[in-house]
Amino acid sequence: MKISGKLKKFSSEISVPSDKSITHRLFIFALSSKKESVIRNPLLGADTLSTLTIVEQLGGKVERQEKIIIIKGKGLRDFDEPTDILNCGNSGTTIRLFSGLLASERKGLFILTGDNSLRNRPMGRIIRPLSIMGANIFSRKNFLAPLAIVGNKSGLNGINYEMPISSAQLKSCLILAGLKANSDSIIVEPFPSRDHTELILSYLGINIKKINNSIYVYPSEDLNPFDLTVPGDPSSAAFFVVLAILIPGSKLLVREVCLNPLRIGYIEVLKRMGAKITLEYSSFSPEPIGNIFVEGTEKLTATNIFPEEVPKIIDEIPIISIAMALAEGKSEISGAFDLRKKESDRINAICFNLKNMGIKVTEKEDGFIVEGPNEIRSSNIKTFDDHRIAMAFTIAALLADGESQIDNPSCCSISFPDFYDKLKEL
Ligand SMILES: O=C(O)C1=C[C@@H](OP(=O)(O)O)[C@@H](O)[C@H](O)C1
Ligand SMILES: C=C(OP(=O)(O)O)C(=O)O
Repeated sequence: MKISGKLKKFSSEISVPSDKSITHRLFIFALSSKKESVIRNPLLGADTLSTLTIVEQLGGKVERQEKIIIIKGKGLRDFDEPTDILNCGNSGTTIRLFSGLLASERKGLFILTGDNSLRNRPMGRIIRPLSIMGANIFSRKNFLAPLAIVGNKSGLNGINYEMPISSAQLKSCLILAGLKANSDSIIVEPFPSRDHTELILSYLGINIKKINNSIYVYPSEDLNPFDLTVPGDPSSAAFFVVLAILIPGSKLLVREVCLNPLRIGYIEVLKRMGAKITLEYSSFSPEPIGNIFVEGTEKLTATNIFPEEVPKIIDEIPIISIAMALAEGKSEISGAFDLRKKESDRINAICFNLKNMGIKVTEKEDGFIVEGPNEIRSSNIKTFDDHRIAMAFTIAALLADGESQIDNPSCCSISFPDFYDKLKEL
């Protein structure tokens, strides 16, 4: 696909697709209740559809209406043994959260796998603690999927575990396993990561406590059913927010987005760089929601990102790198090694595409350094079949000096199926 550069200033009001992380969790929580739950405005992207299919394979009864999914679940235990493998597609969240939920089953065989990218992502981070809890969980060599889980008839023990990395997927995997364990668990994360699992479970009446970086989980009964609306995805909003900031004179309003503080770290980063962004909160339960208002900025200045900030911006680093390319001075990101373990090696993918666009960038093992300001040159964008790389560099291409090409724009369907239509709305 071709992308023209030199996009002119715009003034627009948009909504973005619903939040991917929250949709995954609501589908899984609905399965964990025996009654009927209603999920309004879920994201129906490729990743969350993988989760929904697995919910059905495990015995959830799913009714699809326009913009609404109704699920009559199975309760927290005794899922149907699936008659086939559970295909998690491209989705790390799906495989890691279901592993926690299924490792604590008392019977059944569950095989979890995914596409080529997912089969190369690290699963040792979940296999090690789940095995300590007593799970029968097996993998290919080097802790790679497919994973095979065989129910443990005596159930799992709780765990007191210091996570070696900040990861909301690992934390959520252990919380789900802990809810079905025979004793209490304490899970400690180095720096806070997104907390949708804790917030929504607590809203549903589950006894789960968070004190500093420790999460206390207690054995639980089936979840209560719910009727919840999924807000807009701040990670999807980030592409449009950065685009508006980088074109002086532009104005953009993004409506009804999840404003959970652990998801909008990128807004703090951009403000530090001099961006004009205002948040207008409209509701708070179970997640803060509101509008984001952005104005184009004449001049941005460089900023540094340290390890403790990384979990709050983990999915936005590709788009933040574009803002850094146009900012004045040297920006450095450190402590982001885990970015190499996403749908692609995102550190390498970012540096490869920035260089191709004529931007001064130095790759480091755990991040990169960008020296700006740069003029963006049109180029052949390589997506590495990674949705966030595709969207971040489409934004860069819109700001470039001429026409660019992108190799696989369709990978955006993982999290933002109508990304290119939304761009046209501007
Ligand atoms: O829990 C989640 O919904 C997610 C957690 C993050 O992954 P990690 O837990 O691997 O950091 C993030 O990158 C991913 O897009 C979604
Ligand atoms: C890393 C991502 O998702 P997942 O880990 O669920 O594949 C993402 O959406 O950027």
